[in-house]
Amino acid sequence: MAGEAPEADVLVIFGITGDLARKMTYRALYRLEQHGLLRCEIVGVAADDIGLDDLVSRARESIAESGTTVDDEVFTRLAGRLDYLSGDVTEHEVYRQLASRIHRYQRPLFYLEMPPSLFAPIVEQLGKADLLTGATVAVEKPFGHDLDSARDLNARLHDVLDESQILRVDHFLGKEPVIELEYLRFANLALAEIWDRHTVSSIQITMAEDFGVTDRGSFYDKVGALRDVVQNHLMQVLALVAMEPPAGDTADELRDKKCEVFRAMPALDPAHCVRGQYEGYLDVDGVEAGSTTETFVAMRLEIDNWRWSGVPIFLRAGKGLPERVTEVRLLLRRTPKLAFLRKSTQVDANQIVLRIDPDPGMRMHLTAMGKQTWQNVHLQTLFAGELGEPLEPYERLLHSAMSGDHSLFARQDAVEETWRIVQPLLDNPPPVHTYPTGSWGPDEADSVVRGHAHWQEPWLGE
Ligand SMILES: NC(=O)C1=CN([C@@H]2O[C@H](COP(=O)(O)OP(=O)(O)OC[C@H]3O[C@@H](n4cnc5c(N)ncnc54)[C@H](OP(=O)(O)O)[C@@H]3O)[C@@H](O)[C@H]2O)C=CC1
Ligand SMILES: O=C1O[C@H](COP(=O)(O)O)[C@@H](O)[C@H](O)[C@H]1O
Repeated sequence: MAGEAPEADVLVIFGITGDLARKMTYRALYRLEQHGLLRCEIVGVAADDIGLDDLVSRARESIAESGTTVDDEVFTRLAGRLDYLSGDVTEHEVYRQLASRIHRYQRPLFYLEMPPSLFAPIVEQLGKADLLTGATVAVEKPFGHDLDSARDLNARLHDVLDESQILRVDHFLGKEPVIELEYLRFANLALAEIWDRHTVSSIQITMAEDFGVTDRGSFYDKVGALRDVVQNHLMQVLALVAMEPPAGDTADELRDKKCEVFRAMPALDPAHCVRGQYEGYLDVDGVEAGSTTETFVAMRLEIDNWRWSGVPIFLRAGKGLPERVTEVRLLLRRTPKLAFLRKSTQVDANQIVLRIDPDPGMRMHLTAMGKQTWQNVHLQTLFAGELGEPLEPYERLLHSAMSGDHSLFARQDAVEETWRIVQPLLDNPPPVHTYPTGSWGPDEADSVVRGHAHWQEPWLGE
């Protein structure tokens, strides 16, 4: 889907001195340079009054800190592309200077990795400075903090930009196994033919993290697990799990199908949700005394359409859990009793698991008769071994944004739909239950799956 929009001829990164840049952006740029995928100048913008040399040193340090061995030749090429502009982005002067630096380019990509309250003001200032003609603007998460604020932000961006100029970044959409979903599902009849309510009895999506909120207490406490990873990342994954095949190869044909899934989903019923908070969360720096922010959430979702009606979707996400693992699991219906056996019997239902993190892969749980007893056996593939090492999410997303491929970015209608779905839980959050760190969340989470297969232990190890 590359090339739907023309390739960017300059990349302007607002927030180049921030935490995300340090952890992800420099490394992604370095890897793009290494793979010969970077072709333009890069202008970083931030408040810090530092010189270009300082910025270049920070870039090098950040890349090394991320565990990459820095190749001097590659880094020198990257450094040669960098420029830096310091100033307060709420003031016009920055944009005047930016205009004079990038006036010779026609197709700038502005990437906003800034405090979200500045997304709209920056775009408005870019508009006033007449910098938006031919431009694309990529904005980081979060896109709003509820349905109303997401609508407001969309409205403000649309005052100066066409939707085709806006890229909403969700790094899960840059993960190889998430992208692979579309291909695996529709290129394999063996999967395509069973991927519906006739064969699937329920779906479980788990995103478990075996660490807490670390030094992000003041950020996380205003957000919680629902806003942090469910409304965005896991909903985007669910759309790819559940959508119909796109009718063509454009970004919008794909995004139409994803959005149809959301439109078929009733808003969450808080009675089908459980919130949890790991023990010790209240002691984290930046967390408010007595905070009821959830670090774990489990819920039941529905997709009320021809393919999925009657198939419950159980989703759980949390920090302070025993493992770091993100997976999608389809639990299939049981076979009829096996009458050809001396004692007719029913066996475990099959399951299909897509592991997103770590070590992405796919696994099918089957049942076999070994030594006169039923045994679970697995058919599985680990993608890295079979398909090679993929691009990293931010590397892929930056490359897609620069090369004009919008298919890996969330569209306005989908973002608003996902806020609509989670809004009742924001309005009427159920009580928060504490859970010990290293457990699978509060015991109450079992009530979410009552009447269906219990929460499955995720696929761990090889
Ligand atoms: N950090 C992370 O792990 C992740 C962050 N994100 C998103 O990325 C975005 C940025 O987050 P993060 O990097 O953590 O934030 P930081 O607070 O670390 O960095 C913010 C950046 O914005 C700049 N900035 C802030 N105010 C101004 C201003 N008035 N004028 C000019 N520059 C300004 C800062 O410049 P200076 O340093 O010079 O003051 C800095 O470069 C957010 O939307 C966040 O949600 C998304 C995923 C993960
Ligand atoms: O956006 C976020 O994602 C990370 C998890 O992403 P991953 O790619 O490392 O699995 C999560 O830890 C963080 O809280 C959230 O803001």
